Amino acid sequence: MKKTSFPKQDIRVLLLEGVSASAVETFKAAGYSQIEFHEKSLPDAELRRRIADAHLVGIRSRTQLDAATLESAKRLIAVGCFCIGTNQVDLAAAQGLGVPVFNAPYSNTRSVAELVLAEAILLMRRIPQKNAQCHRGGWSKSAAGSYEVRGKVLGIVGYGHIGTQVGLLAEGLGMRVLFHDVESKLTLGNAQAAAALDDLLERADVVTLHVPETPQTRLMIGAAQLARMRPGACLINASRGTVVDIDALAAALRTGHIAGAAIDVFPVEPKGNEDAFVSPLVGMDNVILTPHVGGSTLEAQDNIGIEVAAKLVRYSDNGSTLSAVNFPEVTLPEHPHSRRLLHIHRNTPGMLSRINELFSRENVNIDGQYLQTSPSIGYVVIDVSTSEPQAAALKEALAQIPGTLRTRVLY
Ligand SMILES: NC(=O)C1=CN([C@@H]2O[C@H](COP(=O)(O)OP(=O)(O)OC[C@H]3O[C@@H](n4cnc5c(N)ncnc54)[C@H](O)[C@@H]3O)[C@@H](O)[C@H]2O)C=CC1
Ligand SMILES: O=C(O)C(=O)COP(=O)(O)O
Repeated sequence: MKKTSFPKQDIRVLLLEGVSASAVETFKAAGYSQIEFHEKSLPDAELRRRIADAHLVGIRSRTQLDAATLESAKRLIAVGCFCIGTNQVDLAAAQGLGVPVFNAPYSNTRSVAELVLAEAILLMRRIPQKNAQCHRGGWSKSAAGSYEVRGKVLGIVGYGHIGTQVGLLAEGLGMRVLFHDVESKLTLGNAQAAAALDDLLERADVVTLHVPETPQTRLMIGAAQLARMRPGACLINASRGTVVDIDALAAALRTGHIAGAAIDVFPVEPKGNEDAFVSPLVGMDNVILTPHVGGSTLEAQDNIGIEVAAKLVRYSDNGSTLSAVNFPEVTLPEHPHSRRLLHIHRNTPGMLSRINELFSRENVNIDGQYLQTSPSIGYVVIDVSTSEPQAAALKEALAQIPGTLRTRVLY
């Protein structure tokens, strides 16, 4: 790996929300030494203070990086979400600032799928209420209302990475799988696509939600959808708290129309383990409540730590945006004798010719170049044969091109 122009020991890494130690190890192994680690998310004012000097920031699902916070992070190079969801980051604002955002799209899917499957079994057996009764000294040995999952219908809303794994595991237990997705999906195993969400709700014994947080999924399960579910059916939500109208769910659980629920994510979640958890579902025996731990296994966290830290290191060291969620994907092999410049710009006509004119005017040979664009921005990595001082001068000249968002000399 080449020596970077901006010394690695000056790059500040801010890691929040107790990301795995494997992330810290990955940064250290890559030569980064300024690593600030926090066990939990920070209050807004402190977040703005800490992020002001940070070059690389790592968060999980709790930390909100809105446009104002991102704008206050003047040195920010890239953001890593050490999780799947990226709804907590204003991705468009980050893009407009020339900041790529990375995540770990697969590392915790199995953990969520296993938890969901276990919950489906526990709910169908009415174990949450029996467990609560026993803890209170009660004893109600009865088969009433208890069912095997074998032969029952599992309705999966959002048939993506997690939804498909849940479906395959459920089939292994003999469940019949029905799914609903907005995209047309390859069906795995013996799963069947439902005609529509309502169709799934009307047929499933257990409904499990695996959609991302978007304007379309906000409150997609409200009073009307709960009413469509079969009497005595169960609901599992390990996606995002905004997807379910939690008051409507509490009401449906009280009437018994919904027999049980397992909820891992909430519209409002505590910032840290010291803060109180408040929810209309607290105290209901037929509800499994978990503190957003669907993806919290040691295996998943360890893998996520390595995966996301490696993506941040790769971007910082060689400019690769491969698998960024809000950025054109660019990766260029190293040219052994070249210097590398990065240019992030608004996607306007003639930008590449203006960039290349500059190099031809200065009589600098381009050894390699890779441009990718999204509708609003372009990202070009340029390897050139030039001296260190000339590379610095070229960077300044590139920065003057109208529409430039960011420019860096990497090495
Ligand atoms: N509880 C936890 O700890 C965890 C929660 N999650 C949540 O689970 C979500 C899903 O994760 P993945 O399966 O990896 O995502 P994914 O992107 O692979 O799958 C999501 C699926 O939902 C579908 N979808 C989107 N909008 C929809 C709509 N309005 N109606 C129906 N389907 C819709 C998509 O087409 C896609 O197939 C994440 O976005 C995250 O919010 C993820 C990991 C851990
Ligand atoms: O991966 C996700 O999207 C999750 O919801 C897990 O979030 P966490 O890292 O546990 O805060």
